[in-house]
Amino acid sequence: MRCIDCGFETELDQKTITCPRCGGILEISVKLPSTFSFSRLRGRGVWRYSEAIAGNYKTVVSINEGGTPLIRSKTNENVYYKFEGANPTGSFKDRGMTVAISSAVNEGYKIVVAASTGNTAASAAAYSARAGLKIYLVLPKDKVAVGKLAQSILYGATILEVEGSFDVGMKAVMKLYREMGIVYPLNSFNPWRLEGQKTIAYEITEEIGVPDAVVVPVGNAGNIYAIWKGFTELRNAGLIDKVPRMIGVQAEGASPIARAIAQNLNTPEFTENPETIATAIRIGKPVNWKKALRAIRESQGTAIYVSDSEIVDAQRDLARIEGVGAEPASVASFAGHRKALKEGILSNSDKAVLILTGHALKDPDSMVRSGSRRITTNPDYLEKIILGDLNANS
Ligand SMILES: Cc1ncc(COP(=O)(O)O)c(C=O)c1O
Ligand SMILES: N[C@@H](CCOP(=O)(O)O)C(=O)O
Repeated sequence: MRCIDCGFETELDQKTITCPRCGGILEISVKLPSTFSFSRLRGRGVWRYSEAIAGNYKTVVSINEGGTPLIRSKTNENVYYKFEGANPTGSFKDRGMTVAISSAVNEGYKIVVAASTGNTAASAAAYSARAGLKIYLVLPKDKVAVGKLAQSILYGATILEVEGSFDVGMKAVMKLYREMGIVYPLNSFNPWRLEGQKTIAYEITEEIGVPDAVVVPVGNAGNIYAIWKGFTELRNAGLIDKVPRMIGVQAEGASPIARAIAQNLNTPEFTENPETIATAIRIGKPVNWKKALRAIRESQGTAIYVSDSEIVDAQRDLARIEGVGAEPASVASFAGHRKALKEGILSNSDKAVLILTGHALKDPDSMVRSGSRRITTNPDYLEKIILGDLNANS
């Protein structure tokens, strides 16, 4: 393990989550065993890649996460959607949570905590329930999509709502973890969680080989790094010959990373009051910003932002053209891919995987807002309506 802030190096230890010297963010370096080969792997989902996941897991807390569909686009055969909405709680967080909660259990923790815009909360609550752990969730009051809040309630979490953005809760959770050692943190500053999320790269590689680009919505910025880490491990082991360009997509009102890339800054200018309809990525100070900048720059990728209206259009078009329903933050990858094509960052011949991070059902309000033709009618008039439409269209 190595601290990305002060460079301190320490042996792998599942109790270690932040740097023992400076409290900074740690990364876990993994060298795949020389015997690693896709053809030898058994099972499906995250734990299919257990040889690549750092740490020891006597007990594995799993709800069969991962193994999500890679859907080929109907309109461009070089484009694929990695549909993370098919995970047990409907987002990619489950991949990380199975590893983080398994670590917590193996290390003897009884209490876990997470700050969240909603998906981490839902996932953490489900895995804690399965593991029999007590969970506290710190949520931005009135800013969590109703589907996610309902999930956290269903799984029995204690919900602590705070005024302000997600960043306020994130800071409080980091402080709590540093000052009160008995509480295990489940956010993505926990490097063990990212060991699970990196399996997105392993699954893509196993199914279609290495793409030219992977387009990822960015909020707290752990996932883009985790996916890059997975590809980098495979490249270092000689199993693939390149790492795809990592293209991060943020919402315009919460885009410190995209702006840092555009302005070639080493440190982003953080957003005090992030705002976007994509509540899952309404984050002004991503905790993993250093890791994300590294993944983007080392892969010759980039980061861009999209407006809320581009997100709304993307959600509707993805659903109505491809038949795939994803929540607003999730379709930032679709909107970002469109923009990247328009701006010449990518071309139609680039093989691109767009990560659809969360299911449309997470945010029912956004689906209803997308608008549809709804007619209140007498049941006897159905034929009349259809014939009327046929006449109008002929
Ligand atoms: C649906 C969804 N998409 C994207 C993200 C961004 O992921 P990350 O925080 O790893 O950048 C999140 C959470 O942050 C999310 O819930
Ligand atoms: N969108 C996230 C924000 C927290 O991210 P994390 O990956 O650090 O847990 C959420 O769903 O809460």
